[in-house]
Amino acid sequence: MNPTLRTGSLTLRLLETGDASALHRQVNDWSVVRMLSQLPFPYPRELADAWIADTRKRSQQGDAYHFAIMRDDILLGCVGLVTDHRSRSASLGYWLGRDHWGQGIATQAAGRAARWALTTLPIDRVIADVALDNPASAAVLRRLGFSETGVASKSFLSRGGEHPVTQYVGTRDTLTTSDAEADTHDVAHDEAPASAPPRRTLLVVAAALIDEKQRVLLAKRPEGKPLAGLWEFPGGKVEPEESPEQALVREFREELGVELSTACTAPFTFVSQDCGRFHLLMPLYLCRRWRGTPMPREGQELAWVEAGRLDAYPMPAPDKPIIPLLRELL
Ligand SMILES: Nc1nc2c([nH]c(=O)n2[C@H]2C[C@H](O)[C@@H](COP(=O)(O)OP(=O)(O)OP(=O)(O)O)O2)c(=O)[nH]1
Repeated sequence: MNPTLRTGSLTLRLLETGDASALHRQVNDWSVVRMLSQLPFPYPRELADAWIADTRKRSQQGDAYHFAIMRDDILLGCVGLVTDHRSRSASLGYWLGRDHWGQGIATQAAGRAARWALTTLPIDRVIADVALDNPASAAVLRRLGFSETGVASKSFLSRGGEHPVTQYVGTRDTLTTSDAEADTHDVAHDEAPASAPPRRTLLVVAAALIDEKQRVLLAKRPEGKPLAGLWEFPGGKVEPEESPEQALVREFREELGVELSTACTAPFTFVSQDCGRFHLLMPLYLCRRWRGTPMPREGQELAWVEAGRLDAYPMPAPDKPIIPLLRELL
């Protein structure tokens, strides 16, 4: 896998051999290195070459992904994820050259990488730790929706000896889309600002397509959308001039290339839930007849799931009460 991720004016791409001198220039700075546990100071140039070669090997093996944070072809810093397959987690680390601090770059890059990992890698959690005397980095994690899990002690090569770190965890449910990233991904419009009273009701329609083997079609929310990586019933927002049924027909055509007829879609149940920044009202229809084969037209992953296995697919919280109803029906 050779992912390239974009967010705002930044591009995150895997480190390349040619990055060694730029990386060395930025990281061989006491103010940067003292916050990174595994780097010595001074940081010899040869270590940059060896480190990049190692990261390339590990990304081929699917163990770790270390991205260069690039803007206008200039390397600003790095963000990396090291996976632990056994605990289904990835540990997140990031640093920026001193000239690039204070501009929201770390939040944007770390958020993009963490959400990509939760969508793409076989993990359920992203973990991170931050030196106790690094409040700027802790603020980045909190802004992204990470929560504190405890304090531990960790050995820092650059400073010598053990130093206290605060540990954090983020999951698909807690990691929010940062404002900077929302600007570029058109995802902010379904969520009013937290302070805007009264909270608006968001009308979303969805349908459970059921095939002849009694399996239900689920779609994985793609990267860049809120709740990325969670499985949902296909559907989407009802536009102002549409009926819910018209919206359903449009969404299935756009997202899956499937033609539904309103005569074959039966109202089944609905969800009405406070989702924080909006109130979700989601009628769910059942549909056993349609035209065409569902295709992932928006890059989403699709799965036909037997009723008994629906629990194995993490879904947004409002969907959870629907699962027992479907199981009973099927
Ligand atoms: N389609 C769908 N949305 C769900 C489900 N459960 C749930 O909480 N939602 C929420 C997630 C989103 O906040 C909202 C759907 O918005 P969306 O952004 O996916 O809608 P859309 O397809 O119109 O997206 P877009 O074109 O505006 O990007 O409803 C579900 O099972 N299906």
